[in-house]
Order: sequence, then C-alpha cells, then structure tokens
Amino acid sequence: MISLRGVNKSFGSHQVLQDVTFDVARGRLTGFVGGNGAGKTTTMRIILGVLSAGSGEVTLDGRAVDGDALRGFGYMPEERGLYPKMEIAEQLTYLARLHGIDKAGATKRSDALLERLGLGERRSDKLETLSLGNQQRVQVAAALVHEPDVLIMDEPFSGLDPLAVDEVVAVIGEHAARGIPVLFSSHQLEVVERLCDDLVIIAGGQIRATGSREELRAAHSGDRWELVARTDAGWVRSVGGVDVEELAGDTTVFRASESVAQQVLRDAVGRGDVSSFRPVRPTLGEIFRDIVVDVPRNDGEPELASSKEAAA
Ligand SMILES: Nc1ncnc2c1ncn2[C@@H]1O[C@H](COP(=O)(O)OP(=O)(O)OP(=O)(O)O)[C@@H](O)[C@H]1O
Repeated sequence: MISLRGVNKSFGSHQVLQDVTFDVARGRLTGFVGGNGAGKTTTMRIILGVLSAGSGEVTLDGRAVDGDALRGFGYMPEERGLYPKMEIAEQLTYLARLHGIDKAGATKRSDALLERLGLGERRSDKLETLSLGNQQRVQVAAALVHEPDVLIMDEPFSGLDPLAVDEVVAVIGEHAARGIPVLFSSHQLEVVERLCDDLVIIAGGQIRATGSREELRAAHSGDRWELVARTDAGWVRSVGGVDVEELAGDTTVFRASESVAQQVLRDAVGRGDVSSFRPVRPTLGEIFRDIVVDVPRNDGEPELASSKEAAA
C-alpha cells in the first residue's frame, strides 16, 4: 500500500498541498480527481520523489520510499516524454532495459504489450508517425513495460476515444489485479466512475473525500429515493417528512429519511402495484460538484499584494 501522511508543499509563498493524507491499496484502482490546479500532479510527483514535500511522508507498505523502491514504480507523466523519432518497439525495449531487464526479456515484454494495445503491426514505426491516440497507448506501454510494482498515471485516458479507453482500462486493470497499487488521475469522471474501486477527491490542495466508490455514493445520496408506481403517486406530496423533487409520469423522486421512505413504500404497496423503489445514488460528477463547489481555486494566481504594497 502507498500511504501519504500530512504532505505539505509550497512553491514560494503559494501553498499548493495542505496536509494531504490518503492510501492507495494494493490490487485496487484508485482514481485521483480534482479540478485544474487542485494539486494532483504535484502529489504524484512527490510520491515519485521527483519533487520533495515540504513536510509529511510517503511510504510503501510502511517503509519510506527510497531509490530501490522507486525503480519498481511505473509512471506515466502528464507531459509525455518519449522520443518522437525512435521506433516504438525499440524505445519500449530501451526503457525496459533501463529498469534492468535483459535484452530478450525486454523485447518479449515490449512486443507483448504492443500486441495487447493493438499496436503490434506498428512496432517498427516511429512514434511521431502515429496518431495522438496511438502515441498515448505507447505512453501507457512505457509505464508498464518493466512490470512495475506500483503504477502512477497522470491523465492516462486523455486524448483516447471510448474504445481505446476501454482497452487501456483493461490493461491497467490486469496490472492492478496482480496486486499492485494503482493511482491514476483523470478529468473524465464517467471513466473514473466506471473504472475505479477507490476515489480520492482533491480541491484547493486539500483532500476533500476518500473512500470506495460505493461508500462515497452512499455518503452523498442525501436520502433521495425513487418510487415507480403504476398508480398516481401525487399523494406522496402530503406525507409528512417528504420533499418531492420530481413527479413525472409514473416516477416520483423525493427526499426523506430512511424510515419515512419505508413508510412511503408500504403506503404505495397498499395503494397498488409498485414497479420499483430504490435509493438514488449520485453520479461521481454530482458528488464531485457537491464537494468542490465552495472550494476556492488554487491555480497559482499570484497572492494579493499586501495592502501596503497595493497602496504603493
Ligand atoms: N513548479 C511549479 N512552480 C510553481 N507553481 C507550481 C509548480 N507546479 C505546480 N504549481 C502550482 O501548483 C498548483 C497545483 O498544480 P498541479 O499541477 O499539481 O495541479 P493538477 O491538479 O495536476 O492540475 P491539472 O488538472 O490542471 O493538471 C497550481 O496552482 C500550479 O500552478
């Protein structure tokens, strides 16, 4: 497990991370979501030792992450860093060899990954001749080619069409299933929602929510319920403790405590056929908006000058 505890980071006088604390469990996909400038890339760079934290600690299975551990990390950076004029199989093999894998092993691994990502036929092509989506697939392969013990990916799905997203998701999922911690950031909330087991939501440099997808959805359901009945459900409006939000056709969406909702269900059953009754779980997009709505942006705008300087 990767654990961050109380991580702080400032650039000059601008504090961009404040007391960042969360875990990335083995064998699970952890989605890291936040708006522009929220602090995702900075956090990932600190995990990877590319940036040092002002304070706080990062551990892997309880031990500080040192150079040895870092060699086993796979990283897909936000700024893509491969060689445009180099053949793709050659550069993957080269990267694997940098991680200490022998030539035969590196070639085998590179070929298998390219095949898996639908690029087997393009293995001898230069990176720059590939479409942006295919270049992105090669970036994914570059993070995986040494069979990492930990996988950190910054926006691995940006620029991919929905089918390519599914392919990459499957490959990343296979790696997580081997029991490695996987942390990935994405702005594509519907992808994160579909893919991740756990979520970390950051805004303004602070962690605003963590938990499994289901835990977060349950925690933010806000006691909303949906009743689909075959008979008119206008009567629900007059039940004490019920706030009807929508009443359209046969569907009623309302807010109420669990016990009041159960009473509504019993009454509805008494009045006629109930087609369905369920708690309404919010989407990740709704949860995200709910959590970050009041958080000021943290996008590096200069601090306001002190009143003395401003007056000068
Ligand atoms: N090297 C740097 N020097 C100064 N400020 C920086 C530096 N790197 C990041 N920042 C600032 O830190 C804050 C967090 O940036 P970061 O790149 O971590 O956000 P992010 O969540 O990854 O955003 P995005 O989704 O837009 O990539 C921003 O205000 C950014 O301007």
